[in-house]
Amino acid sequence: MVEVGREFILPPEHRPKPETIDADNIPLIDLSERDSEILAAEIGKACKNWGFFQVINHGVPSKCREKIESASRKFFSLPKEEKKEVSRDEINPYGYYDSEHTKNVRDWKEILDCSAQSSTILPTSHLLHDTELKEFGNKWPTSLPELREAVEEFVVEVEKVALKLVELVAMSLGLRRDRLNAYFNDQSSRVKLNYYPPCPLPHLALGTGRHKDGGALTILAQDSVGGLEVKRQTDGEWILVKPIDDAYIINVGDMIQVWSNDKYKSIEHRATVNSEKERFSIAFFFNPAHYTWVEPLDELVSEENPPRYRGYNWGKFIVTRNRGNFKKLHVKNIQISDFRI
Ligand SMILES: O=C(O)CCC(=O)C(=O)O
Ligand SMILES: [Fe+2]
Repeated sequence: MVEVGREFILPPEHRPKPETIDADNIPLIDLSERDSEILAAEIGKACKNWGFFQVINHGVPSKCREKIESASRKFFSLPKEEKKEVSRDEINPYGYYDSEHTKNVRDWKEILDCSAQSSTILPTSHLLHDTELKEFGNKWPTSLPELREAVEEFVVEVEKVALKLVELVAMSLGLRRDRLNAYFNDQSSRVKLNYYPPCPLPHLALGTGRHKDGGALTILAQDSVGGLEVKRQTDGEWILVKPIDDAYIINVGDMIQVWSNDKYKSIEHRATVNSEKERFSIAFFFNPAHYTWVEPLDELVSEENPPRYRGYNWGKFIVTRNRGNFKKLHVKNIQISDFRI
C-alpha cells in the first residue's frame, strides 16, 4: 500500500470535490479555419471568457505526439536510480524531480523538465541585485535516446502552433499581427513531462496544485484519463476539461494578462489524481528570453485605461517561481498580483 505523506495533504478548502462539473466546457477552436479574422475573434472571446480553449486541426502530426507520449511513459517507468541521474537541482531547473511543490504543498507527481532550445540562459539567483547568468542544457537518460529525439521533434511542431496563436492573440487585441513575435526571437520555452501515479487518497491531494502559468502561453497535451480542472470565471467553480483525442489545450499565461492590461486573464487550474489510473500530460510553456521586460503594451494603455502593472524582468520572475516549485518555502511564491499597481 502506498502511503500519502502529510506534505501532500491540502488544506480542506483547496481539496478537490468528489464530483466534478463537466457540463459546460471550455471553447473548442478549429485552427484549420482560413479566415484569420474569424479565428482571431474566436480566440479573443475564449481568452476573455475562459483564459482556456482547446484546438483541433492544429497541424502537429499525431505521430509526433504518439512518439513523445510513448517516450515519456518509458522514461517514468525507468528505475528510480536512472531517473535520479538526470535530476534537476536548486539552480538548474531542467531535469527529473518527484517533489514539486505548488503553493508550498507537495504535488502527487513526477516530472521531467526540458529546455525547449538546446540550452537556455537564465539568472542563477532570484535576488534582484545578483546579475549573474548561466546557460543551462538538458540531461538525457543514456538508456533512452528516443526521448531526446521525441522532445526535439515535438518542440519544432508545437512552436509553430504557439507562434500562430500569439499572432492571433495580437490580432484579437487590435494589434499588428506580428506585434508580439520579436519577443520570441530568443526564448526560454520549456517542455514539461508530467506523470501522475495512482493516488490512494485522491480527495486530499492534487497532482498539480492550483496555479497560474507564468509565461506567455501554454500548450498542453493530456491523455484520455482526464484530471485537468479550470476555474470558471463566472462562479469560481472547478470545471473538468474533457479529454479530446489529439486536441491541445491552450491557456493564457500571466504575461499575456499583463501585456493586455487585464483584457485577457491567466486562469487558475489544477490537476486531480485518481486512485486507479495513472495519468500523463505534456506541457509546452512558450516563454521569451530572460531579459524580457514585461509590462502592459503601450497601444493598450491610455489615460482612461492606465497601466495596471509595474514592469518586471521575466528572468527574475521565472527563477523565483522555480525556486518555490523546488522546495517548500515559508514565503508565498511570486505572483503577477505582486506587480499590480
Ligand atoms: O497535467 C495537467 O493537466 C496540468 C499541468 C499544468 O498545469 C502545468 O504543468 O502547468
Ligand atoms: Fe499549468
